Amino acid sequence: MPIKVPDNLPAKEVLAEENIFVMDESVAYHQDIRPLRIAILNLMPTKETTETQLLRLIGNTPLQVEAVLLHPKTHTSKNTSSEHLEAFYKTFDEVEEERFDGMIITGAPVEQLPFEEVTYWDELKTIMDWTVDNVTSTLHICWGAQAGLYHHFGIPKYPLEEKIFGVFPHVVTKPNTKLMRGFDEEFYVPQSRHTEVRREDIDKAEGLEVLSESEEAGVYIASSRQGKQIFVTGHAEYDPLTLKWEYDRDKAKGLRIDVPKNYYPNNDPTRFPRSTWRAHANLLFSNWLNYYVYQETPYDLGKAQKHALL
Ligand SMILES: CC(=O)SCCNC(=O)CCNC(=O)[C@H](O)C(C)(C)COP(=O)(O)OP(=O)(O)OC[C@H]1O[C@@H](n2cnc3c(N)ncnc32)[C@H](O)[C@@H]1OP(=O)(O)O
Ligand SMILES: N[C@@H](CCO)C(=O)O
Repeated sequence: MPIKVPDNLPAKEVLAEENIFVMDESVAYHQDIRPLRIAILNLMPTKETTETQLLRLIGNTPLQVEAVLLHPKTHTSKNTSSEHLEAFYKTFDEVEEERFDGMIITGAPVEQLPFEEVTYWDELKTIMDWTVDNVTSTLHICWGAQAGLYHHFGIPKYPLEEKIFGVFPHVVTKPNTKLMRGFDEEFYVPQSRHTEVRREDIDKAEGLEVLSESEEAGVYIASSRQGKQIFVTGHAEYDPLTLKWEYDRDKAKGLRIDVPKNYYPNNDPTRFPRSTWRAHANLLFSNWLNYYVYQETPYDLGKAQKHALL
């Protein structure tokens, strides 16, 4: 949350230089507060796990959040029960007349297919187009980020020779970006992908910039100029044991899979893994909710977002 200070306090300038968010009394006085409406388009097969991971992160701020769970209507889920979806989820046609302060579009294990072969691709394109005018800021994760970069900016994904699998050091490449406020110069993020997007394609695209990357794992976060669309290739939301679960799953299936990097002590999979990314995961989501959603969204959501950033 911003610090509210008297309008002319000298510390304001010093803190602003340090990238601390300071708000004038006069601005604070005029800020109205209401719960934020965040839609989560959950494309993961393991929906209950992902719900818990994302809600844990968006729940860790002083802001009240009303979460609306969505699943694609044009896809029949194999791994999540219809009872669960009926009880807790809506489909896009039920909310398309509504507006949201924020939206999260998750990953999905379909990255090795062309986008056009994904059963719900047409529906997802419709939803992604709708976000432009009806959501203040949309955060896309992993395959969701690849899909958003492809649909909105024509950026392709490329197959990797080896799955990027493990917890990798990342750096901030655009200092003083609000999304990366408070981040250490080097921080860790889980990555678990067979495909990648490339920095050279993002650099060529009008209106996009890379905010963070990793020498080994490539682009981590790209953003449209004012943060209306955020694309995150890694899985900051993963639980401490998610990579272990994926590793054990693939070993049990007899698939060729390396031990996830920088995860087990001494890279020894018989030992208990260590979580080294939790603090930055919380910071990423609270920065997004604060600076890109709460500070930007209109108090009256009914008045649409035609003005909004891109
Ligand atoms: C790159 C990223 O975004 S990473 C994020 C993805 N990560 C994960 O999903 C991790 C957790 N998932 C898993 O471990 C596995 O997918 C499992 C264990 C749940 C299921 O694995 P499998 O039995 O090998 O695959 P399965 O045949 O169930 O397909 C996996 C999913 O892809 C979906 N899928 C497969 N082909 C298509 C297609 N053409 N279009 C749309 N979805 C498809 C399946 O329907 C299923 O999703 P659903 O449960 O929502 O219906
Ligand atoms: N993180 C995913 C990658 C597959 O798209 C998994 O290992 O299941």
